[in-house]
Amino acid sequence: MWVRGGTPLSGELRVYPAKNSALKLMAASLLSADPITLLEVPRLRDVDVMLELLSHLGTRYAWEGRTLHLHTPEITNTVAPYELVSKMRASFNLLGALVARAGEGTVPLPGGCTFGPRPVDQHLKALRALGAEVTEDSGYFTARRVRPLSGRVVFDMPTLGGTEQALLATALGGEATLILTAQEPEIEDLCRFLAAMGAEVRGIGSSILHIKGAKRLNGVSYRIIPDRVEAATFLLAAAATRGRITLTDVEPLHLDALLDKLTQAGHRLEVGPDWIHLEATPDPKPFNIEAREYPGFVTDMQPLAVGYLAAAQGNALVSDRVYPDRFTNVPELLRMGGDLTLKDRVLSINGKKLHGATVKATDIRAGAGLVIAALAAEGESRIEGVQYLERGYEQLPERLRSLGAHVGLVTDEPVLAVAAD
Ligand SMILES: CC(=O)N[C@H]1[C@@H](OP(=O)(O)OP(=O)(O)OC[C@H]2O[C@@H](n3ccc(=O)[nH]c3=O)[C@H](O)[C@@H]2O)O[C@H](CO)[C@@H](O)[C@@H]1O
Ligand SMILES: C=C(OP(=O)(O)O)C(=O)O
Repeated sequence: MWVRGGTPLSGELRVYPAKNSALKLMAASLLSADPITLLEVPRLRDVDVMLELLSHLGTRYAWEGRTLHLHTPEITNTVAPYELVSKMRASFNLLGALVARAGEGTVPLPGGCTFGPRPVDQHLKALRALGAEVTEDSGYFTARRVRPLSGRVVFDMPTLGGTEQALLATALGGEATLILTAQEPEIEDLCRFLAAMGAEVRGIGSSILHIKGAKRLNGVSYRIIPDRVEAATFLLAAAATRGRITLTDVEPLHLDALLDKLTQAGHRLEVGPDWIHLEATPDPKPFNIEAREYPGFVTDMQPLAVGYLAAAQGNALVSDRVYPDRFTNVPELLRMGGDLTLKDRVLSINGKKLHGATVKATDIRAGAGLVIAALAAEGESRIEGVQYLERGYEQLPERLRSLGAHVGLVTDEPVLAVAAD
């Protein structure tokens, strides 16, 4: 992707539904033999991968515009193939859904963004605590239901995927008390989805969840929550370019920690029930970040904020309690003239005017952080690894262009090549 920086973003943009919720609701669709309809599903690479996985397991699907119809009359295969599972983390949640619906499932260790160790021990701990037999063979995990899945799961730390695994495993005929669950909005969305299908879920939004599964889960038509990380990306891009933006179809409550930082920086914010307006200050103050679990400043927004802070003024300190090594875009920001020093897992940023450069995205949010920095930089940048951005952002160049940015895919825009000549 090429980006010619320096233009303040300006305009209105609709936020699309959350990738990380859509993927888990798609996995949950395996729990019912009835048709499931997901409204307004983001058209992303990860969604396509999950559809391939579901098809392999027995799901028939059809798109109607952005509405996705899913139907799994029966599970025809209980093994998820490595080629697909290795493409993203969310695929590991198929294990819980398969064991609940088919009594057995086999899923290899998942792939996904690599920014330090991402173990699955809590997923396995949860399944075992619920009475499943879990075995491992050459990187493939098999879970078997030998009795109805039920019990208490005490997580060692709040884990999004681990909590989702336990919810999926018990929603069909099981029962569980889950302690120290993740409280991320995607968990709440999955709980509400399962409740709409007929499961009983108490404690939604808290760190202790009680789930009583139904013997049979019914089909539903469901609207996914807005993507808070996408919203954060556009807000930070507008702030970095000293622009103004109105986001619609957004849930401001999911963005409290970021909105607080942006206000602290001096940007003017107005917030409505489902919209946010940001007018950037020409003279922003820096802010420090300690990324942590929701409702704290979430780790997925941390690399975005690093892109913003690198191109802003002043000194900032950034650390990440969830993924302490999630600083994969730092070496790339140095290529753009950034002044960033990483020591003992604390990133020290001396914000300054950046210049364009050829840089590489190595994961979704690191890549998006580079886009933010490139939009604020002087001159042209080329961001390689666009396939990572496409995992998590729908039509990113087109939507940035609608806000006045000069960006495009290298394949369909000769501008950078001409400029480089
Ligand atoms: C597809 C998806 O939804 N991905 C999100 C999900 O990933 P994911 O669900 O993988 O992240 P978790 O919430 O599970 O991870 C939180 C912390 O728990 C640790 N942990 C997790 C599971 C486990 O079995 N053992 C263990 O030690 C992790 O290393 C990490 O330090 O939540 C992350 C944290 O909000 C986000 O960055 C990802 O974008
Ligand atoms: C880290 C992410 O995805 P995954 O967990 O699939 O790597 C993400 O969406 O930012």
